[in-house]
Amino acid sequence: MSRHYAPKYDETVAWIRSKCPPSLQHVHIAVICGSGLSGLVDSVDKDREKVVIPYKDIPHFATSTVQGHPGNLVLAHLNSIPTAFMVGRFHFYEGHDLALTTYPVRVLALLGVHTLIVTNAAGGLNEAYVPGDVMAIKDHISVAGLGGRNPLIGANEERFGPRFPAMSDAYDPDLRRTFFRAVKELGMQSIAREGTYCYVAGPSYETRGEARLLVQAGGDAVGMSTAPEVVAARHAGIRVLGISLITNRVPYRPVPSVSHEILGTPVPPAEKNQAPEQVVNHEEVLEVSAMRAKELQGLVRKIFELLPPPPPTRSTH
Ligand SMILES: O=P(O)(O)O[C@@H]1C[C@H](O)[C@@H](CO)O1
Ligand code: HPA
Repeated sequence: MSRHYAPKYDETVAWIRSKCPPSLQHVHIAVICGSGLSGLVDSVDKDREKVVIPYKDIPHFATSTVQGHPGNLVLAHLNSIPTAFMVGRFHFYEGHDLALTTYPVRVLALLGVHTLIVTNAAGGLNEAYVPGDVMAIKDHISVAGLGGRNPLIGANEERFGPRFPAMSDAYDPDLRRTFFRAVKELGMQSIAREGTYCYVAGPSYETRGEARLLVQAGGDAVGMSTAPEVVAARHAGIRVLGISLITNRVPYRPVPSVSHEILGTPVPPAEKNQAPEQVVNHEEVLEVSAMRAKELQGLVRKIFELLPPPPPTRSTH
């Protein structure tokens, strides 16, 4: 055990276990519900035990402040697998530091989680994407991480993982195959995508110039969560499936100039015949999440039915 061992994780885990029946004391899979996606929890087995714990009651947890993130930890069975749902998540932009934002992921690891399904609402950068598309994340670009905001900064917690964990294989290919098998069985091919998620700190949405930078870097979608949770999960040896619901198109063409209108100079060639792009807002994000809620519930349930066998048990749990 590391000399930086922090006993609060164990306090949280013991407290959560004290609220659970024996069948939910160890959970195997966790689902983090993105903006407006809390309905994913409705896919749990109805005839089994279910424990709902508000984050505000859980020792050492932060509380959710964002609309569309109710703020409950739900422990239940899905396809008979003991599962934890984070119904609502924490974001860095709410003012929590990244260690607190990702604290639940480590608690989930200690509760026995070996597989994390992390979902989010995201803006589409890829020209081909339309609102309502569902993207399996194959890679991420953490802009905030590159800028020095990584949840693992500080003393390494050896009990979870190594000082320098690899992230080049962060999104498990077998779980992605499972995602696409589920998509195929449900006939959802026309809305399914596979791409790279860009993490920005938020809470302001991107300027057009920032969005163009992300497109040029190879980003397909952009959002304000997920990457820190994935870094913490991979550090703890948890395998990850990431799913983005594309809720809006991100405006990224150059901002239209106005100088020619006043000065009578030519319209810049790049701006000729440019279709107007819509400004994004959180209400639109929640609307599209609500529109796809039922399909995503079905997709998550199908993924659970098709999941590959769990990875070998880790010694920390
Ligand atoms: O929690 P997620 O990443 O799903 O929420 C997205 C990002 C911001 O929190 C919010 C912006 O509309 O939605
Ligand atoms: N940008 C960043 N985060 C988001 C967006 C977006 O366009 N849509 C939903 N979350």
